Amino acid sequence: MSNILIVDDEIELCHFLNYLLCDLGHAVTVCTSGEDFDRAIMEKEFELAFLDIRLPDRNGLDILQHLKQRQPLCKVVVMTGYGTIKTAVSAIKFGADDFIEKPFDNIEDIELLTEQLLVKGSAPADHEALELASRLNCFIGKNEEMNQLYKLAYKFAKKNVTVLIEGETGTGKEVLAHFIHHASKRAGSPFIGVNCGAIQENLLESELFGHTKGAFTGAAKEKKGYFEQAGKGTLFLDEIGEASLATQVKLLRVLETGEFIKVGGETIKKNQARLIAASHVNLEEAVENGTFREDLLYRIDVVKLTIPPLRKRVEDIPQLVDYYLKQHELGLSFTPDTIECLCKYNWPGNMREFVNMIKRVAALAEGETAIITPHYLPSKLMSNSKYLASANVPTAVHQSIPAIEMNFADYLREWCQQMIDTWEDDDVVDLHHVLQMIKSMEVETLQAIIKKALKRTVGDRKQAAEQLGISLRTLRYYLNEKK
Ligand SMILES: Nc1ncnc2c1ncn2[C@@H]1O[C@H](COP(=O)(O)OP(=O)(O)OP(=O)(O)O)[C@@H](O)[C@H]1O
Repeated sequence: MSNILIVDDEIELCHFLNYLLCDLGHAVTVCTSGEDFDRAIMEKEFELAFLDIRLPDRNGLDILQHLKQRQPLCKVVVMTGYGTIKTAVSAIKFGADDFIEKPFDNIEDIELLTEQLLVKGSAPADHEALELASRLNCFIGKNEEMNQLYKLAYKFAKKNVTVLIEGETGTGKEVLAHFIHHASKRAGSPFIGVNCGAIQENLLESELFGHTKGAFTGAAKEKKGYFEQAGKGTLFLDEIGEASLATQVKLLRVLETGEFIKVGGETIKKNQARLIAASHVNLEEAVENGTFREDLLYRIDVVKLTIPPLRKRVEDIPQLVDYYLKQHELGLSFTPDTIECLCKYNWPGNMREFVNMIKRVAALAEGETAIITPHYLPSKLMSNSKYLASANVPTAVHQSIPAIEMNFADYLREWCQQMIDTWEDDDVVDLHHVLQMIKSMEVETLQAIIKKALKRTVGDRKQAAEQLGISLRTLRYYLNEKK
């Protein structure tokens, strides 16, 4: 038998929970106001509490904090309605173990949650979240913020709410969106990802909502849009901050009405997909700057999850290296000084840059060594390190010095000289090596030209892509910003 506290001003609900929990053999104390609550926690120690977030005489979050301070071992489940779902996020951040939505539609869920919290000491969601992440090859590590983030995401995945994911480029927003999809009841339905910045304005409406046959010149047959393709699954709107204002209006309309019409069509279709939006720019700032609609932000920011950048979780880097090497069966081992270089670097491209770095290192070391020393790292990772000056650099590393670190013209000169040396060498030429040089020159040249364009446009990727006559997606691809 455990002592359970119920705090809610809805008498009917209190009666119902009281009956249910007493029936399970527990001793229940019911409080219908903040005042009752103050008295109850002075008189008794509780193992579990069900708290309503909205009480007439007291803020539910204050009650939660007060309870956690006085009785830190007491597990807490907050009870929310749709209008208070944002408060549920704060409640979990303030230490609530889980939340349930009112009205309750599954009594068994409450019984199960009660048992899990009282017997096992943690909400079922917590260990299930970590298990699912591991099944999906999604690295979380030991960082507390990342752990909380994934546990929180798991708890909200099952609810039918829109999620907004923020985080710097490459932090893993799409990876997290996949995780939410798999943790949700929609896992058996499609997951459709759309890069909002990459949709061409004139194709926008038909891309999103589809079109009927003959709706416009070139519409030879009927086509499903992203909303319809997602069906009862998840529609992931990546880089929503880059959507044009016209796109934003169209998205807002679907979110407000839950309906859309195909271009050229007449039938109103219901949107059944769950929306997850992601942005690498802070959307509140974008609203202030006038580039993002406030009403759209209000609609998508029901549950906001912010992924910390890799530089804020360097304690996880050694484990991340091991994880990645094992996962890809690379059979390499990084020396402690190499790991030190990785921990000192600030990783502006976050997880994506990290993965690319390991792939590059593995390619360089192939056939040469299984022990990775700092010399195998890109020079930018060693810029503050004693290793850069060392003369004892393996051949493969020398030949791949990236252009970013030097003037591009110097890079070209060095590349030509190396190619001439190879040509004039009397030995048999290693053709594989020559091909590698050509490929690396192609990549470095494309990146150098794009970076020059980005300088001209002061970092505006869309404008740079237009100037270069390529799509934004292609530009990002060349910059290694997308898989
Ligand atoms: N938690 C993770 N576990 C394992 N790999 C990850 C994780 N997060 C990110 N990655 C790696 O980083 C790459 C980039 O991740 P993702 O595309 O999700 O980033 P993003 O934040 O959506 O990027 P962008 O801002 O450019 O849209 C992935 O392809 C994957 O290789």
